[in-house]
Amino acid sequence: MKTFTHWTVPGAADKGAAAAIGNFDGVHLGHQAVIDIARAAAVRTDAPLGIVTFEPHPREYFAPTAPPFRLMSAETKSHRLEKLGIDHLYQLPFDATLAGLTPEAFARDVIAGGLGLSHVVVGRDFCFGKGRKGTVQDLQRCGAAHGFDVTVADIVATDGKEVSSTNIRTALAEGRPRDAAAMLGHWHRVDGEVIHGDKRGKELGYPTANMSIAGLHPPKFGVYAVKADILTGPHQGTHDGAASIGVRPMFGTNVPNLETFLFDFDGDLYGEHLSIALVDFLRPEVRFDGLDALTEQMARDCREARAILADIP
Ligand SMILES: Cc1cc2nc3c(=O)[nH]c(=O)nc-3n(C[C@H](O)[C@H](O)[C@H](O)COP(=O)(O)O)c2cc1C
Ligand SMILES: Nc1ncnc2c1ncn2[C@@H]1O[C@H](COP(=O)(O)OP(=O)(O)O)[C@@H](O)[C@H]1O
Repeated sequence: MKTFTHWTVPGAADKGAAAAIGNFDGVHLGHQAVIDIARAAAVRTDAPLGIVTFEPHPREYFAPTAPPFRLMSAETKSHRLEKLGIDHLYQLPFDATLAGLTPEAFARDVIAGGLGLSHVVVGRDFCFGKGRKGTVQDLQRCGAAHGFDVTVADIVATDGKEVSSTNIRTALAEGRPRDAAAMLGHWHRVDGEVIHGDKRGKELGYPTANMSIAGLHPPKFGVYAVKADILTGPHQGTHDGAASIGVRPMFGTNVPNLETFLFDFDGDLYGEHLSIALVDFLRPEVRFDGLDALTEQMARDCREARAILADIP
């Protein structure tokens, strides 16, 4: 996958792609449907398959101090898109210039002139240009004027409910990871590097691989049954586990993180990349009356998690 970080693509050879446009936060089933339409157009016309997305996310640009809402980092999103077979990722820098383009200027100078796209695919609710004024009908008019085809994809629903990044965030915030997974088409995952913690886990008999969740939408704080993929280093593989997301009220920290105890594993994971899939929410975080009460509960959590995960491939 070739990544472009500007909206003028220099080489003529890289132009002509059929591309899906959007934020693609979570790369959920609705996004995958849009990408599949772009893929069919790319195959039909022997063009590269592209994704046009914005970085930072426009919401981060307009409200930099708002609480984190992203379902995945830019890096994780790019890995996921690469796995879907995308040829060209146009990661457009969302800045004052881009945000200030009228819908007409965005279509003319970015889609047609800068990126030279032959075909664009968007969801029915797509808005574009300054003040989000441009509708899909405007995009179709611009396409006719500037020489690119436009396909508008229907919104996908699961269980009668619209698939959207917002609905996925709500499911995660309410401790319903299985509902989030139904909309994503895969488990919600937190990816990242294992960092050092307070070195308490080993003492308690439950070493936990700690990961930052800074910049990400926090799922409901509490304990989860998880599938943990070790992606790098000598211990690569998948383990079931029990993970805690939150601020550890027992120990009074205030920076939320994700800590995973991997079952049937012993090894050094510092600096390695893990991908933690949230399968079930077991219980909220608690401030126990002493460490024995905590470790007894952790033993029960692990038993419960093992039983749940045994049925999941
Ligand atoms: C299955 C599991 C359940 C946990 N439950 C709680 C809890 O209810 N309250 C809490 O304060 N911390 C909880 N924790 C977090 C532990 O307190 C934390 O893993 C321990 O302090 C080790 O921290 P360290 O990795 O920074 O050394 C839990 C951790 C795991 C793996
Ligand atoms: N089964 C396991 N699950 C998670 N981490 C493990 C396991 N076995 C060994 N480790 C190692 O132990 C570290 C966690 O130990 P811990 O005492 O909690 O330290 P820290 O506070 O730095 O997280 C992990 O980062 C990993 O390198």
